[in-house]
Amino acid sequence: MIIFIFSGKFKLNMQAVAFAPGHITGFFKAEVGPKDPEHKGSIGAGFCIKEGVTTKVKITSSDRPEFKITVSGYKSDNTQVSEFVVREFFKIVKENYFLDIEHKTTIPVGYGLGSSGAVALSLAFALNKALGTNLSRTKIGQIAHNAEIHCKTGLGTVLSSYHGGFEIRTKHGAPGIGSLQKIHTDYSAIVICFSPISTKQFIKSELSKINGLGGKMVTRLLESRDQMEFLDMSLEFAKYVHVITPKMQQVIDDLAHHGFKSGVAMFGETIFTLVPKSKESQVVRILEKYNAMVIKTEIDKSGARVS
Ligand SMILES: Nc1ncnc2c1ncn2[C@@H]1O[C@H](COP(=O)(O)OP(=O)(O)O)[C@@H](O)[C@H]1O
Ligand SMILES: CC(C)(COP(=O)(O)O)[C@@H](O)C(=O)O
Repeated sequence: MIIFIFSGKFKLNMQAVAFAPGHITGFFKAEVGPKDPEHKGSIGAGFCIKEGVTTKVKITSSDRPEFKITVSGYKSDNTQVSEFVVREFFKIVKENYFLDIEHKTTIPVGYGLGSSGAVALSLAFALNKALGTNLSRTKIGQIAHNAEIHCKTGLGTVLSSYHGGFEIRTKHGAPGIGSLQKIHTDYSAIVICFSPISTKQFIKSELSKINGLGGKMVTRLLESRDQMEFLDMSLEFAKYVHVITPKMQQVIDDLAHHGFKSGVAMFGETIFTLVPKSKESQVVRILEKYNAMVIKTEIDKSGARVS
């Protein structure tokens, strides 16, 4: 049963659930020059996965703006991205509510699978529905994008997770400003995660050193639109940004020995491959012997949505 409360100009729904897919970036070029967060972002290429973050929001009245965030599934060291989104919605509604927020995540945090972007987007969609703020999809996407930019946890992830699919990001910025082209795909993604890398640390210290190659790769991929070439480029990009550890190299060589190309997820000690369904179990068997998390998933083609 849905209970509605009429409060001021907003029609509260009390409770809402939204999902946003995780996302893997194979290579990118950061665009952090513009002053306003909506115009910051990245171009690059990657794809959304069916694993991601589901966020449930329950609203009750309160005498001051309050919230509680609980996380189930893979845990996070902090909730700053969610807090940013909550603050933005409190500015819009003005009345006082207690927000009970629950993030359920099926992607590990910090491995380049876009958990921060998926947290921000799923929460923004759920809050908009539950609070009845009736924002446009674009505006919801922009709040989530700004959260990522503010917290330095991502640049182009929200734009990609918002749209879904396998994408080439051709213009940087938040949803409504940035743009992308989708490539049709039937591949499954198999991912192996060793250790996390903080996107914030990378953006703060390394970004200025790595901005030459990603833009050229976008141009090349727009011509070929070939997902196997995308994997080659991702590997080339990872070498260029010096993120390949000996463990990762071992997996890359092992997969290559069996005839599979691989890419590196920005930013994590994470290798992924794209294979037809018929090859999934062979690849999983190859990766199982490593003492690491293996995720077998498909491409999410729909993007962020209210459930
Ligand atoms: N389940 C979650 N609940 C709350 N915040 C989360 C969750 N998952 C990720 N985050 C936010 O995202 C940050 C990690 O972002 P980042 O280093 O970019 O990792 P990833 O590569 O997984 O996106 C965390 O420090 C936290 O602020
Ligand atoms: C690569 C990254 C800057 C971070 O991605 P993640 O670590 O998954 O949050 C991404 O947002 C992008 O712009 O492509």
